[in-house]
Amino acid sequence: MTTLAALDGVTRRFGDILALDDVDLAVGEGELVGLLGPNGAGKTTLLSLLQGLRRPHAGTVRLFGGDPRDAASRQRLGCTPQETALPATLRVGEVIDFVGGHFADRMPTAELAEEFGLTELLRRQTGALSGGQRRRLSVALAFVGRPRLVLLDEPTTGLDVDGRRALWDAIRRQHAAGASIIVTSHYLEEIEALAERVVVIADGRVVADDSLHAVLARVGDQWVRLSTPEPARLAALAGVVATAADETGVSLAVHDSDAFVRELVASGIPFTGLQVRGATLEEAFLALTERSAA
Ligand SMILES: Nc1ncnc2c1ncn2[C@@H]1O[C@H](COP(=O)(O)OP(=O)(O)OP(=O)(O)O)[C@@H](O)[C@H]1O
Repeated sequence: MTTLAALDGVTRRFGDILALDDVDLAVGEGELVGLLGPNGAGKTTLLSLLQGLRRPHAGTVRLFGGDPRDAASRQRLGCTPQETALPATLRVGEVIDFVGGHFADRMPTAELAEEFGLTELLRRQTGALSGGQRRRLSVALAFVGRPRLVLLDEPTTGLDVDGRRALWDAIRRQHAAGASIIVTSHYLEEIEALAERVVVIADGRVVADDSLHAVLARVGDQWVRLSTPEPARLAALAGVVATAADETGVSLAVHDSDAFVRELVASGIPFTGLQVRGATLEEAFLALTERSAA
Protein backbone atom coordinates (compact mmCIF):
# COMPACT_ATOMS: atom_id res chain seq x y z
CA MET A 1 0.00 0.00 0.00
CA THR A 2 1.37 3.41 -0.96
CA THR A 3 1.71 5.75 2.01
CA LEU A 4 0.03 9.08 1.27
CA ALA A 5 0.56 10.87 4.56
CA ALA A 6 2.89 10.14 7.45
CA LEU A 7 3.78 11.67 10.79
CA ASP A 8 6.91 10.33 12.38
CA GLY A 9 7.65 11.22 16.01
CA VAL A 10 5.80 14.50 15.63
CA THR A 11 5.62 16.97 18.49
CA ARG A 12 3.91 20.34 18.28
CA ARG A 13 3.57 22.88 21.08
CA PHE A 14 1.61 26.09 21.52
CA GLY A 15 3.49 27.85 24.31
CA ASP A 16 3.20 25.51 27.29
CA ILE A 17 0.54 23.37 25.65
CA LEU A 18 1.73 20.12 24.13
CA ALA A 19 -0.83 19.80 21.32
CA LEU A 20 0.85 16.75 19.75
CA ASP A 21 3.22 14.54 21.70
CA ASP A 22 5.47 12.17 19.72
CA VAL A 23 2.79 11.10 17.23
CA ASP A 24 3.39 8.36 14.66
CA LEU A 25 0.72 7.86 12.03
CA ALA A 26 0.74 6.62 8.46
CA VAL A 27 -2.25 6.70 6.13
CA GLY A 28 -2.18 4.60 2.98
CA GLU A 29 -3.88 4.77 -0.40
CA GLY A 30 -7.52 3.72 -0.23
CA GLU A 31 -7.96 4.16 3.51
CA LEU A 32 -10.83 5.95 5.23
CA VAL A 33 -9.49 6.81 8.67
CA GLY A 34 -11.55 8.26 11.50
CA LEU A 35 -9.73 10.55 13.91
CA LEU A 36 -11.55 10.59 17.21
CA GLY A 37 -10.81 12.53 20.35
CA PRO A 38 -12.29 14.97 22.84
CA ASN A 39 -12.07 18.76 22.48
CA GLY A 40 -8.48 19.93 22.48
CA ALA A 41 -7.04 16.46 21.86
CA GLY A 42 -4.94 17.65 18.92
CA LYS A 43 -6.97 16.56 15.89
CA THR A 44 -7.07 19.92 14.15
CA THR A 45 -3.38 20.48 14.88
CA LEU A 46 -2.59 17.16 13.23
CA LEU A 47 -4.57 18.11 10.12
CA SER A 48 -2.94 21.56 9.99
CA LEU A 49 0.51 19.91 9.93
CA LEU A 50 -0.59 17.68 7.03
CA GLN A 51 -1.79 20.79 5.19
CA GLY A 52 1.54 22.51 5.68
CA LEU A 53 -0.12 25.30 7.68
CA ARG A 54 2.14 24.64 10.66
CA ARG A 55 5.51 23.01 11.13
CA PRO A 56 6.31 20.35 13.74
CA HIS A 57 8.68 21.21 16.57
CA ALA A 58 10.12 17.70 16.41
CA GLY A 59 9.70 14.80 14.01
CA THR A 60 8.76 14.81 10.33
CA VAL A 61 5.54 15.18 8.36
CA ARG A 62 5.34 13.82 4.82
CA LEU A 63 2.57 14.28 2.28
CA PHE A 64 2.74 12.22 -0.93
CA GLY A 65 6.39 11.68 -0.05
CA GLY A 66 7.17 15.42 0.06
CA ASP A 67 7.09 18.27 2.55
CA PRO A 68 3.48 19.49 2.99
CA ARG A 69 4.76 23.07 3.12
CA ASP A 70 5.72 22.82 -0.58
CA ALA A 71 2.72 23.78 -2.69
CA ALA A 72 3.58 20.99 -5.13
CA SER A 73 3.00 18.39 -2.38
CA ARG A 74 -0.51 19.73 -1.82
CA GLN A 75 -1.75 19.54 -5.42
CA ARG A 76 -3.59 16.29 -4.75
CA LEU A 77 -4.84 17.23 -1.29
CA GLY A 78 -8.42 18.31 -0.58
CA CYS A 79 -9.53 19.87 2.71
CA THR A 80 -12.61 21.04 4.54
CA PRO A 81 -11.74 23.03 7.63
CA GLN A 82 -13.97 23.14 10.72
CA GLU A 83 -15.24 26.58 9.73
CA THR A 84 -15.28 27.93 6.22
CA ALA A 85 -15.58 31.55 5.19
CA LEU A 86 -17.35 31.79 1.85
CA PRO A 87 -17.56 35.09 -0.08
CA ALA A 88 -21.18 36.05 0.64
CA THR A 89 -22.00 37.68 -2.70
CA LEU A 90 -20.62 34.92 -4.93
CA ARG A 91 -23.04 32.32 -6.20
CA VAL A 92 -22.51 28.64 -5.33
CA GLY A 93 -21.57 27.83 -8.93
CA GLU A 94 -19.08 30.70 -9.00
CA VAL A 95 -17.38 29.53 -5.81
CA ILE A 96 -17.04 26.00 -7.20
CA ASP A 97 -15.60 27.39 -10.46
CA PHE A 98 -13.21 29.66 -8.56
CA VAL A 99 -11.82 26.88 -6.35
CA GLY A 100 -11.86 24.38 -9.23
CA GLY A 101 -9.84 26.81 -11.35
CA HIS A 102 -6.81 26.10 -9.16
CA PHE A 103 -6.61 22.47 -10.25
CA ALA A 104 -5.33 21.00 -13.51
CA ASP A 105 -7.84 18.15 -13.44
CA ARG A 106 -11.10 19.25 -11.85
CA MET A 107 -14.55 17.80 -11.46
CA PRO A 108 -17.10 19.64 -13.63
CA THR A 109 -19.30 21.98 -11.55
CA ALA A 110 -22.55 20.22 -12.53
CA GLU A 111 -21.15 16.81 -11.56
CA LEU A 112 -19.88 18.03 -8.17
CA ALA A 113 -23.16 19.83 -7.48
CA GLU A 114 -25.11 16.70 -8.30
CA GLU A 115 -22.93 14.56 -6.03
CA PHE A 116 -23.38 16.86 -3.03
CA GLY A 117 -27.01 17.85 -3.54
CA LEU A 118 -26.21 21.42 -4.62
CA THR A 119 -27.76 21.43 -8.10
CA GLU A 120 -30.79 23.50 -7.08
CA LEU A 121 -28.52 25.98 -5.29
CA LEU A 122 -25.95 26.72 -8.00
CA ARG A 123 -27.32 30.20 -8.70
CA ARG A 124 -27.84 31.15 -5.07
CA GLN A 125 -25.45 33.57 -3.36
CA THR A 126 -23.55 31.81 -0.58
CA GLY A 127 -24.66 34.47 1.91
CA ALA A 128 -28.22 33.19 1.46
CA LEU A 129 -27.41 29.54 2.20
CA SER A 130 -28.54 27.81 5.38
CA GLY A 131 -25.86 26.50 7.75
CA GLY A 132 -26.33 22.97 6.46
CA GLN A 133 -26.15 24.06 2.82
CA ARG A 134 -22.93 25.98 3.50
CA ARG A 135 -21.48 22.91 5.14
CA ARG A 136 -22.36 20.76 2.13
CA LEU A 137 -20.70 23.27 -0.18
CA SER A 138 -17.57 23.37 2.02
CA VAL A 139 -17.23 19.59 1.92
CA ALA A 140 -17.93 19.50 -1.82
CA LEU A 141 -15.12 22.01 -2.43
CA ALA A 142 -12.63 19.58 -0.87
CA PHE A 143 -13.37 17.17 -3.72
CA VAL A 144 -13.40 19.55 -6.70
CA GLY A 145 -9.74 18.97 -7.61
CA ARG A 146 -10.09 15.16 -7.73
CA PRO A 147 -7.84 14.79 -4.67
CA ARG A 148 -6.03 11.57 -3.79
CA LEU A 149 -6.27 12.45 -0.10
CA VAL A 150 -9.00 14.46 1.60
CA LEU A 151 -8.95 15.89 5.12
CA LEU A 152 -12.39 16.53 6.59
CA ASP A 153 -12.51 18.30 9.96
CA GLU A 154 -15.90 17.58 11.52
CA PRO A 155 -17.67 17.56 8.16
CA THR A 156 -21.26 17.26 9.36
CA THR A 157 -21.26 19.62 12.34
CA GLY A 158 -24.56 21.48 12.45
CA LEU A 159 -26.36 19.20 10.01
CA ASP A 160 -29.63 17.49 10.83
CA VAL A 161 -29.92 13.71 10.65
CA ASP A 162 -30.98 13.60 7.00
CA GLY A 163 -28.32 16.08 5.96
CA ARG A 164 -25.68 14.11 7.81
CA ARG A 165 -26.67 10.84 6.17
CA ALA A 166 -26.75 12.40 2.70
CA LEU A 167 -23.27 13.81 3.21
CA TRP A 168 -21.93 10.49 4.52
CA ASP A 169 -23.30 8.80 1.39
CA ALA A 170 -21.50 11.31 -0.83
CA ILE A 171 -18.25 10.90 1.13
CA ARG A 172 -18.52 7.11 0.89
CA ARG A 173 -19.09 7.32 -2.88
CA GLN A 174 -16.02 9.54 -3.27
CA HIS A 175 -14.02 7.05 -1.23
CA ALA A 176 -15.27 4.16 -3.36
CA ALA A 177 -14.26 6.16 -6.44
CA GLY A 178 -10.68 6.29 -5.17
CA ALA A 179 -10.20 9.15 -2.68
CA SER A 180 -8.42 8.32 0.56
CA ILE A 181 -9.94 10.21 3.47
CA ILE A 182 -9.07 11.29 7.01
CA VAL A 183 -12.12 12.50 8.90
CA THR A 184 -12.30 13.95 12.40
CA SER A 185 -15.51 13.81 14.35
CA HIS A 186 -17.09 14.13 17.76
CA TYR A 187 -19.88 11.83 16.60
CA LEU A 188 -19.11 8.18 17.09
CA GLU A 189 -22.00 7.48 14.81
CA GLU A 190 -20.13 9.34 12.09
CA ILE A 191 -16.92 7.42 12.62
CA GLU A 192 -18.90 4.20 12.67
CA ALA A 193 -20.71 5.14 9.45
CA LEU A 194 -17.56 6.13 7.59
CA ALA A 195 -14.36 4.69 8.94
CA GLU A 196 -12.93 1.21 9.06
CA ARG A 197 -9.82 2.31 10.89
CA VAL A 198 -10.09 4.46 13.99
CA VAL A 199 -7.30 6.51 15.49
CA VAL A 200 -8.14 7.78 18.97
CA ILE A 201 -6.22 10.83 20.15
CA ALA A 202 -6.19 12.12 23.71
CA ASP A 203 -3.94 14.86 25.09
CA GLY A 204 -1.86 14.93 21.94
CA ARG A 205 -1.11 11.21 21.94
CA VAL A 206 -2.39 8.34 19.86
CA VAL A 207 -4.04 6.06 22.42
CA ALA A 208 -5.56 3.59 19.94
CA ASP A 209 -5.10 2.89 16.24
CA ASP A 210 -7.09 -0.10 15.07
CA SER A 211 -10.32 -1.28 13.51
CA LEU A 212 -13.44 0.11 15.19
CA HIS A 213 -14.25 -3.43 16.27
CA ALA A 214 -10.84 -3.93 17.88
CA VAL A 215 -10.95 -0.55 19.63
CA LEU A 216 -14.27 -1.46 21.21
CA ALA A 217 -12.97 -4.86 22.27
CA ARG A 218 -10.03 -3.16 24.00
CA VAL A 219 -12.11 -0.80 26.07
CA GLY A 220 -14.59 -3.33 27.40
CA ASP A 221 -18.06 -3.60 26.04
CA GLN A 222 -20.05 -3.76 29.24
CA TRP A 223 -21.02 -0.96 31.49
CA VAL A 224 -21.89 -1.13 35.17
CA ARG A 225 -23.52 1.68 37.12
CA LEU A 226 -23.96 1.93 40.85
CA SER A 227 -23.93 4.29 43.80
CA THR A 228 -21.43 3.91 46.62
CA PRO A 229 -19.99 6.05 49.41
CA GLU A 230 -16.55 4.56 48.63
CA PRO A 231 -16.02 5.06 44.86
CA ALA A 232 -12.22 5.18 45.16
CA ARG A 233 -12.09 1.46 46.05
CA LEU A 234 -13.84 0.37 42.82
CA ALA A 235 -10.92 0.91 40.44
CA ALA A 236 -8.89 -1.83 42.15
CA LEU A 237 -11.47 -4.53 41.34
CA ALA A 238 -10.63 -7.02 38.58
CA GLY A 239 -11.56 -6.28 34.99
CA VAL A 240 -12.30 -2.57 35.47
CA VAL A 241 -11.17 -0.74 32.34
CA ALA A 242 -12.30 2.73 33.31
CA THR A 243 -14.41 4.59 35.82
CA ALA A 244 -16.32 7.84 35.60
CA ALA A 245 -18.18 9.42 38.51
CA ASP A 246 -20.89 12.06 38.53
CA GLU A 247 -23.35 13.32 41.13
CA THR A 248 -25.77 10.43 40.50
CA GLY A 249 -23.27 7.58 40.81
CA VAL A 250 -20.29 5.78 39.34
CA SER A 251 -20.05 4.22 35.87
CA LEU A 252 -17.49 1.52 35.13
CA ALA A 253 -16.46 0.00 31.83
CA VAL A 254 -15.69 -3.69 32.37
CA HIS A 255 -14.81 -6.71 30.26
CA ASP A 256 -16.80 -9.27 32.22
CA SER A 257 -19.69 -7.90 34.24
CA ASP A 258 -20.43 -11.24 35.96
CA ALA A 259 -16.87 -11.51 37.30
CA PHE A 260 -16.97 -7.86 38.31
CA VAL A 261 -20.19 -8.23 40.29
CA ARG A 262 -18.85 -11.33 42.10
CA GLU A 263 -15.77 -9.39 43.10
CA LEU A 264 -17.76 -6.33 44.09
CA VAL A 265 -19.85 -8.38 46.51
CA ALA A 266 -16.78 -10.19 47.90
CA SER A 267 -14.97 -6.89 48.45
CA GLY A 268 -17.61 -5.68 50.89
CA ILE A 269 -17.80 -2.26 49.24
CA PRO A 270 -21.31 -0.95 50.00
CA PHE A 271 -23.40 -0.18 46.92
CA THR A 272 -26.96 0.46 45.74
CA GLY A 273 -28.78 0.71 42.42
CA LEU A 274 -26.61 -1.73 40.44
CA GLN A 275 -27.24 -1.70 36.67
CA VAL A 276 -25.45 -3.71 33.96
CA ARG A 277 -25.76 -3.21 30.21
CA GLY A 278 -23.77 -3.12 26.97
CA ALA A 279 -21.63 0.00 26.50
CA THR A 280 -22.50 2.47 23.79
CA LEU A 281 -19.76 3.65 21.47
CA GLU A 282 -19.82 6.99 23.23
CA GLU A 283 -19.09 5.38 26.58
CA ALA A 284 -16.42 3.10 25.20
CA PHE A 285 -14.66 6.06 23.66
CA LEU A 286 -14.87 8.14 26.84
CA ALA A 287 -13.47 5.24 28.81
CA LEU A 288 -10.50 5.03 26.49
CA THR A 289 -9.63 8.73 26.62
CA GLU A 290 -10.14 8.94 30.37
CA ARG A 291 -7.88 6.00 30.92
CA SER A 292 -5.16 7.76 28.97
CA ALA A 293 -5.63 10.90 31.08
CA ALA A 294 -5.32 8.81 34.23
N1 LIG B 1 -3.06 28.61 17.73
C1 LIG B 1 -3.05 28.07 18.94
N2 LIG B 1 -2.54 28.75 19.99
C2 LIG B 1 -2.52 28.22 21.23
N3 LIG B 1 -3.00 27.00 21.54
C3 LIG B 1 -3.51 26.27 20.54
C4 LIG B 1 -3.57 26.76 19.19
N4 LIG B 1 -4.13 25.80 18.42
C5 LIG B 1 -4.42 24.77 19.24
N5 LIG B 1 -4.04 25.04 20.51
C6 LIG B 1 -4.18 24.14 21.67
O1 LIG B 1 -3.65 22.88 21.30
C7 LIG B 1 -4.46 21.82 21.81
C8 LIG B 1 -4.96 20.96 20.67
O2 LIG B 1 -5.91 21.71 19.92
P1 LIG B 1 -6.64 21.15 18.62
O3 LIG B 1 -7.43 22.27 18.04
O4 LIG B 1 -5.66 20.46 17.75
O5 LIG B 1 -7.63 20.07 19.26
P2 LIG B 1 -8.84 19.30 18.58
O6 LIG B 1 -8.66 17.88 18.95
O7 LIG B 1 -8.94 19.63 17.15
O8 LIG B 1 -10.07 19.90 19.37
P3 LIG B 1 -11.59 20.17 18.88
O9 LIG B 1 -12.23 18.84 18.85
O10 LIG B 1 -12.14 21.04 19.95
O11 LIG B 1 -11.52 20.82 17.55
C9 LIG B 1 -5.55 22.50 22.61
O12 LIG B 1 -5.14 22.53 23.96
C10 LIG B 1 -5.62 23.90 22.03
O13 LIG B 1 -6.09 24.82 22.99
